[in-house]
Amino acid sequence: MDASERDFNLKVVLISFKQCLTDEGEVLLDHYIDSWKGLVRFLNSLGAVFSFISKDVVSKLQIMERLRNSPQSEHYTSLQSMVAYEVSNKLVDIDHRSCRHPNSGCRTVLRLHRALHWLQLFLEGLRTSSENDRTSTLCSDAYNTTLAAYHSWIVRQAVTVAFCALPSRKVFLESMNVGSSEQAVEMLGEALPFIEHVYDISQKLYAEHSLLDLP
Ligand SMILES: CCCCCCCC/C=C\CCCCCCCC(=O)N[C@@H](COP(=O)(O)O)[C@H](O)/C=C/CCCCCCCCCCCCC
Repeated sequence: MDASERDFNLKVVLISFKQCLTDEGEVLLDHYIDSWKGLVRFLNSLGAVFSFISKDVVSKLQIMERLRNSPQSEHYTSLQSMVAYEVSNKLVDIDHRSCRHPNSGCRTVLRLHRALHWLQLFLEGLRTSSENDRTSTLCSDAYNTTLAAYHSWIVRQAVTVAFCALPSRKVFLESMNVGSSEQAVEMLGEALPFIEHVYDISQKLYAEHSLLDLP
């Protein structure tokens, strides 16, 4: 195990959502992308059965990194500047019948934003569950309340199969690499408010610009 693997733990990843937010309530995209990269790393450690999920997230992160490295990068420093730029320059498919901007930043972040809601509910479920609760049930309850409505039948089936491969609650909490299951639960209580804050600000911003249903 090298130093980076030893130092990697889910607390670092979850707390990193705190850095996404400025005092003025802006969501910084570089930190947002980095937080997601940490989550993908954790997902990959759970096994190959989740690789179709991490591939999808990675492809969305690549779109965002391309925008951050493009000549328009200054407009992609925060979620707020991205929304202002893409909306005012008609770079998003507000009209549901058109699909002219499948790689817009707004559409791409919307998919991650919905997944952040799943993460929030799943972590809250994990935090408040008891020893004998099943991780797969917690995970699929959170999925059915959030992402499932946006996924095709085939994706929902694949996801359901993948959930069955999740380890037990105890093993899962210990795999976070933050100590005992009790310490992991405590850490979730510390980190969840940062994720909730990022989610709430993004949700409000997208709702104000009618961007919550981008095709
Ligand atoms: C203490 C526990 C911490 C858990 C940390 C887990 C790490 C989580 C990492 C990633 C979470 C999943 C992110 C899923 C993003 C899905 C984005 C999406 O909705 N994509 C669909 C729509 O995209 P477009 O086609 O419109 O471009 C795409 O069709 C779907 C692709 C398949 C993947 C969808 C799977 C979603 C499952 C969420 C549960 C993940 C289970 C992880 C188990 C811990």
